[in-house]
Amino acid sequence: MALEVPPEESNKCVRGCCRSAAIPLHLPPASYSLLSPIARGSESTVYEARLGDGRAAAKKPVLSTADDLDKFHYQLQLLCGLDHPGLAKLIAAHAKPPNYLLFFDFFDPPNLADKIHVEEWSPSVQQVVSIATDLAKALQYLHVLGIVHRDIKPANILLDKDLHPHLADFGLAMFQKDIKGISVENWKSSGKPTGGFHKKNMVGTLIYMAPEILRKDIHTEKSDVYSFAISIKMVYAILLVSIYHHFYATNGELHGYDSPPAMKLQAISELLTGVVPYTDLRAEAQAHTVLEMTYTEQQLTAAVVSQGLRPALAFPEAGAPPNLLTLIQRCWDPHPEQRPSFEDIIEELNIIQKHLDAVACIPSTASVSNSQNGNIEVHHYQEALNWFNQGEQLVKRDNKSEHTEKLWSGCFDDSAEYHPTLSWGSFATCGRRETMEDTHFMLPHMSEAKDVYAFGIFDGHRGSAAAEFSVRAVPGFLKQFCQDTSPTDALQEAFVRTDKSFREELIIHQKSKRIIKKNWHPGCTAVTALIVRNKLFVANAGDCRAILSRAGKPFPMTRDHVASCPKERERVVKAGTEVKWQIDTWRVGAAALQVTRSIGDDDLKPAVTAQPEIIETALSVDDEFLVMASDGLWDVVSNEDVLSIIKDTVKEPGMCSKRLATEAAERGSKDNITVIVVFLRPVSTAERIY
Ligand SMILES: Nc1ncnc2c1ncn2[C@@H]1O[C@H](COP(=O)(O)OP(=O)(O)OP(=O)(O)O)[C@@H](O)[C@H]1O
Ligand SMILES: [Mn+2]
Ligand SMILES: [Mn+2]
Repeated sequence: MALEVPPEESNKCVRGCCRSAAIPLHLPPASYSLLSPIARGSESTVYEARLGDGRAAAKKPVLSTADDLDKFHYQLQLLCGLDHPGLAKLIAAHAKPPNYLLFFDFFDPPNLADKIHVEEWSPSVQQVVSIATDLAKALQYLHVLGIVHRDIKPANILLDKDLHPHLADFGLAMFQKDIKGISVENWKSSGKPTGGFHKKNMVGTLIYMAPEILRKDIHTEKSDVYSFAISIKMVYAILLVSIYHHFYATNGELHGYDSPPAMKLQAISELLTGVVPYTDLRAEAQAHTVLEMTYTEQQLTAAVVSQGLRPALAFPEAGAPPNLLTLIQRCWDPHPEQRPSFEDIIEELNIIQKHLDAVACIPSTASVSNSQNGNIEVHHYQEALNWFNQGEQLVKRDNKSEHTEKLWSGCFDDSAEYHPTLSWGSFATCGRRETMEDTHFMLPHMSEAKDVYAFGIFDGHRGSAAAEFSVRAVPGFLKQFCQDTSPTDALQEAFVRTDKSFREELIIHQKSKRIIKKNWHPGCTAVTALIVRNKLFVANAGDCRAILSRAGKPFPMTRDHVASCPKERERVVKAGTEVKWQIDTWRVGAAALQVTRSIGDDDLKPAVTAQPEIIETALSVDDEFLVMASDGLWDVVSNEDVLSIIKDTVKEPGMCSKRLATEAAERGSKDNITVIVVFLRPVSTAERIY
């Protein structure tokens, strides 16, 4: 976008303290317009904005005191001097009354925090190292200029479409020399210590603060190093867990490892539900999360400062490069002077990167070898056995066009009378089982179009491989098919293609000996809901279930595909597979499966089909919420009970999901339980308060 910059002498803020040759400092009001707010903080609101003929993010600070105004000018001066690809770039400003605004390059949501905690993204080791390297370069640039950022956390890291990070939010950034100038007393009484300590969501930011900051010492560039380490660890957490989990799920039995203790799995499932983990390193063998120990903010502060509490790092056996773990540990050393500089960090990351590249070149058969005593050793960095990644890679490979703006726009007339207002949340627990074989996804930002949402649950059996693969492949395919097909066809294709690809992938890995288990036929049931404007589509294969609360009554959006259903039984038999009454119920084939449709289960194809049954409905004011869950819930809680439980729970979808799962566990469900609750009407603030 071509923004005109006035000559430098006249391009300065109202006070004359901020100048720039490249960035216009008081845009004429006609050249921009503020669109919808993206985020509202206690000190500012960020809007999506139009600027000239392009898009921008406009940050409008709350300026209530003279001090706030001084800070605005300080921030603007600082921003005018910055230009680095790893920073969210200031492109314009309006620096005179009545509207003080900062305009930045726009980055599509989600930011890194939402990517991890809402989308539950689990990046590969390569992606983690690449993000860490880019971020380290941006911070090195700032530190060379003598600037400390003071608020590094995933919510302040924006991602472009290639997943390169761009550091944003210079609200607390300062020149180191200016910080030294302020006496500790002075600074404390200024009432706004670093890192959003005084903001509402204290723990969210608190965990990124270095011990010296918690002790109210002065922030140095080494405090940024600490926050950087915690942030990278947060990005990495999910990856470590998925490998760890997968490692046991697929190799545990084979290599004679013990199953992971239930307690660790509890911690894992909390990670997978996006709860920020804080594990006690003092008792390495017994990992406790903050939630279990019910830390208060003060206790957490005390533990970080005086007892060296840090988030748990995975064990190298879990597939994490040991030198990356060591680097993270050095970065969060309690003594700031012991932490490496960003120059050292970049150098170290480059070495790790080279190592990863070298490992990636080893042919696949070499990653499993026989050691002397006949046991099979599994090498580190076993990306190939991560089924999440397999599912994700598959769709990436196939995906030529990334054009999702027009998403199904042809299928609906835009004058659709009713527009549901959505809020969503989920909860997943392995319950009494030793391993977690359920997976789920929530895709609220499916496209530029704001009114297309997708949610899915996959309940694995005979291992978690199919569920892990599908949770990435199905949403990937949906994005890919949204162009020229109807939503129904897209769902259908997504299920069928995921099934086919998974079974092909399994054969490839069996041939290459990456999977050594003989006669292993993992599968999963699947339910996926797609909301396009006022239309709801639910595709189901198996015994997960989705119900609507419609005019106060349960309205089923799925039918259970189990062998005890006569129609399904008939279909399976016709397709040539035996159904027998065994022990307590009807079961399919030699594998004695209870479900009659699924993804995977290659020993039972084609009878146990992946063809989903799709139910479609138009949403109206009568529709209050949608509940989707794996059979772990429905086995013990009826549709009616689900509605009445939500009725007397605070109207917050995450809480409702957790409440339902807890209820199911209390009623004796022996299975993994995953619940997604989507409210379809605005929930009044009063109902949300707890
Ligand atoms: N350039 C941008 N493009 C897209 N989204 C942005 C941009 N800048 C900020 N946002 C979004 O707005 C959120 C808040 O922005 P920012 O951190 O700058 O505001 P803040 O008021 O300082 O928030 P806090 O201090 O609570 O972290 C970010 O987490 C991000 O999701
Ligand atoms: Mn921020
Ligand atoms: Mn901020």
